[in-house]
Amino acid sequence: MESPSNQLAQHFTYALNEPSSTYTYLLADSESAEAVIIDPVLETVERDLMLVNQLGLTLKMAVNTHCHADHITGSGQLKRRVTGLQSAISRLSGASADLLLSEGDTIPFGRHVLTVRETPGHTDGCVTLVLGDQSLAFTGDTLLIRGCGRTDFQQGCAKRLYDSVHKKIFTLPDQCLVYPAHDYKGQTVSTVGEERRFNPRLTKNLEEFIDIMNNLNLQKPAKIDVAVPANLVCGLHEV
Ligand SMILES: N[C@@H](CCC(=O)N[C@@H](CSS)C(=O)NCC(=O)O)C(=O)O
Repeated sequence: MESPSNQLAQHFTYALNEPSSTYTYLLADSESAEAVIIDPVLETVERDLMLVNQLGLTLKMAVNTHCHADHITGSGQLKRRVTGLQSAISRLSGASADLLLSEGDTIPFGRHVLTVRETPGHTDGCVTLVLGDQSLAFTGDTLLIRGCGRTDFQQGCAKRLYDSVHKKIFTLPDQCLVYPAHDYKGQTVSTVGEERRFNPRLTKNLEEFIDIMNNLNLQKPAKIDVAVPANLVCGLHEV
């Protein structure tokens, strides 16, 4: 008897969008071919649809882990192209979508399910999506590999992010794979156990963490002024 994650593995893939270093994930049930896409990017919708068609998948849901500030989501364009596709984002994001997600909600696809964990801090509406057997977690911008999302805009709060990671992600099994929404060094996957031990920010105490986050001195994302309004309607903005 295969474990749920083995049955899923045949159709689990991810791909990078170069300018924003965003990872988009495509998950599918190998039996029913029902699929979910996580954090699609407008510029890579054609690429994603080609893969969906090549694999013979039925794309049911486009889930955004939060209202991104650095790129426009592909969920609006996907809805225009795929009959029956629904968009989703957290209720706390303040964005509109077909499905507004809250803590504990589930997103089923075939025999599988993603469970929503609210993980605010980078933004108010950030969520982490955990596969039913807790073998995989899609952490959005909450937990990055050896890093985390910035907390200096969009209702960001270092203390909330610290609490989210420690209470909602570091409580997952050590071997749970961590798939972030971005990586700026080309790293693709980590584990909860690795990040709990080696994440240079989140291994610190709260006070030290807040100090690190207050001194990142990052530039504002280049596309923030167009991306946020578009993402507040999940990519169904006027073009
Ligand atoms: N230069 C990029 C934006 C880079 C950035 O700010 N990344 C965010 C996630 S996207 S809002 C972040 O949280 N980074 C954390 C870090 O430690 O780098 C652009 O112009 O788009």
